[in-house]
Amino acid sequence: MEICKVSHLNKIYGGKVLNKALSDINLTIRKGEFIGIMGPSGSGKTTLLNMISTIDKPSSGEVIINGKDPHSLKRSELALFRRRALGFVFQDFNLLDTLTIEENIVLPFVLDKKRLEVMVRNLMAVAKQLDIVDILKKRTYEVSGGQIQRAAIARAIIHSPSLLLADEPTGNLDSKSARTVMEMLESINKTDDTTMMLVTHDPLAASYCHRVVFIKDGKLESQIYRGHNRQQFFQEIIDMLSLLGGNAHELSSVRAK
Ligand SMILES: Nc1ncnc2c1ncn2[C@@H]1O[C@H](COP(=O)(O)OP(=O)(O)OP(=O)(O)O)[C@@H](O)[C@H]1O
Repeated sequence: MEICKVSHLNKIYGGKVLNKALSDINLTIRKGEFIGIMGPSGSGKTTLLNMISTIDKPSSGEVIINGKDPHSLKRSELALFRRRALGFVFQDFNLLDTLTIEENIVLPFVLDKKRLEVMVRNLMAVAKQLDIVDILKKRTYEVSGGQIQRAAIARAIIHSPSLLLADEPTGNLDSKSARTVMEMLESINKTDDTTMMLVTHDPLAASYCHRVVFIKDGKLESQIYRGHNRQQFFQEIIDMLSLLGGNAHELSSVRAK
């Protein structure tokens, strides 16, 4: 089953000089797939994510999520669609520091006026899944970056979204926390069959995906699939990035474990 289908997608940014950020992108994401998007800086990764997450509109082409074109929805319908069908995880976490961790996590349910017992049941389930039960009453400034990101993931999955979108979720984490976050995303993908799309510069993070799609100059350049061996996939990702240019110099000290 297809969760997301992108067809002939183009994005041109206006201004003094027109900038074609995406050029005829075609991409299908199937139910339960964990897909990574990589490419050199400025290649169009965030632009693609923004078109799929409906943060921005395509210049032409189509995005279909769950059989619907979210870009054709009215503003009020779109807000509801985003809140129910999508989950977001960002590099800088985006949790509110005036709320406790648990208040942050249930926020989508509060906005949706869900019943208290549903909130509590789902809260405890995701908190256990992400190993953050002990910090639920704390605020963001009392816990570590890795814990905050796990709380952000809990918030992003509490409503069982059709598609979880993650933009550099390990970008602000040390390598140990990054690994834990990726292992948890992998586990959520496996146990809940949650469809995920990850935009990242980090080959280690990308090695947890089933498939990595590479973008260069706004075009889909190639894609590689993971076999059974994640370390081997990690090496293949590095080789592909070296071939594409851009990131190779950052990778000399990176090793998969
Ligand atoms: N709001 C905007 N207005 C004009 N040009 C933009 C805008 N956002 C992005 N661009 C341009 O579109 C192109 C693609 O940018 P995008 O941010 O999607 O790349 P990226 O692959 O995510 O880069 P990075 O890895 O550095 O985050 C770049 O040339 C960028 O300068």
